[in-house]
Amino acid sequence: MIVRLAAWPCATSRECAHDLIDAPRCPTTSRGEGSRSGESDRVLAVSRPLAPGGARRYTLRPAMAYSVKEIFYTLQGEGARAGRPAVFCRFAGCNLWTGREQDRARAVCQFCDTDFVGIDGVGGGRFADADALADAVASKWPGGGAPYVVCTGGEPLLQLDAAAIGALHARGFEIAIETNGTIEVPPGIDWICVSPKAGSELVVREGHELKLVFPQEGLDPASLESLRFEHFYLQPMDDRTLVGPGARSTSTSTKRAIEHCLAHPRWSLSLQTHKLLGIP
Ligand SMILES: Nc1nc2[nH]cc(C(=O)O)c2c(=O)[nH]1
Ligand code: SF4
Ligand SMILES: [Mg+2]
Repeated sequence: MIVRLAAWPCATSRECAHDLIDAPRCPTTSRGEGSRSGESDRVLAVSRPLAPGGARRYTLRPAMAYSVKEIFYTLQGEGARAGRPAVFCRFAGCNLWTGREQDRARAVCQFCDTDFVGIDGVGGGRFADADALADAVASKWPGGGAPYVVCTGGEPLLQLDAAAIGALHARGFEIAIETNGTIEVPPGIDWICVSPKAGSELVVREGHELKLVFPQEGLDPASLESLRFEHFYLQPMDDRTLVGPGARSTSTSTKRAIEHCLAHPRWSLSLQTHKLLGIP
């Protein structure tokens, strides 16, 4: 096995959450030398802040595991496949926010509604290898139907690699991802949902569905309409700002998304139906 050292360029930045997960790239900036194309180049070392005198120190770790916040079985709540039973595998860590509230105001992405820090959720943990991860996912599927896993996060592409994709396929799963689109998608993913974030570089410019959390200052839906996606969705930002009294009230974001879809029919509305239904 080739041992590579991962030296994240940002290793001295106090804003980066290097201790939150093992990852080939810095989970905050997405920069790093490690690649995860397979067993042979797994990252065995993680850079640490510069030692006194300026020499970079490395800490040896065992072969990289997958850090997963939670694994649960529910209905896909969003987008074109809303209503479909799915195992959700929520990977820990994101490259656009540390996940710490004290960092939110200076993060690239500031409206996150998800706790993706750590491995302490239901079904979460640190899985030593791809088979252990895929076994944990498969254990949630009730049997029958078409096994479907949605890899989300955080940013799943910080960790989801060829080995994990192969292990999930070997167990009969169709694999979907919910990604922020800043990291190239490895081959083999069956359903790609990209949710672009203002202020980040969009590198994934084709896929199955584009799901824009709306509105986002500095990200005009029109600027995305030429990308190669089968579906274009606006999903109202979860601003929890209720307009008017009672359960039938509609948030400002939802009203604006409805108006935008009606005026620009290229876009359809995606609601977070799991939140409306009170399911995970
Ligand atoms: N039911 C359900 N559907 C979802 N679709 C995307 C989700 C996500 O958090 O990425 C999500 C989620 O957390 N729950
Ligand atoms: S919304 Fe997505 S991109 Fe933004 S911080 Fe949360 S997981 Fe990361
Ligand atoms: Mg969610």
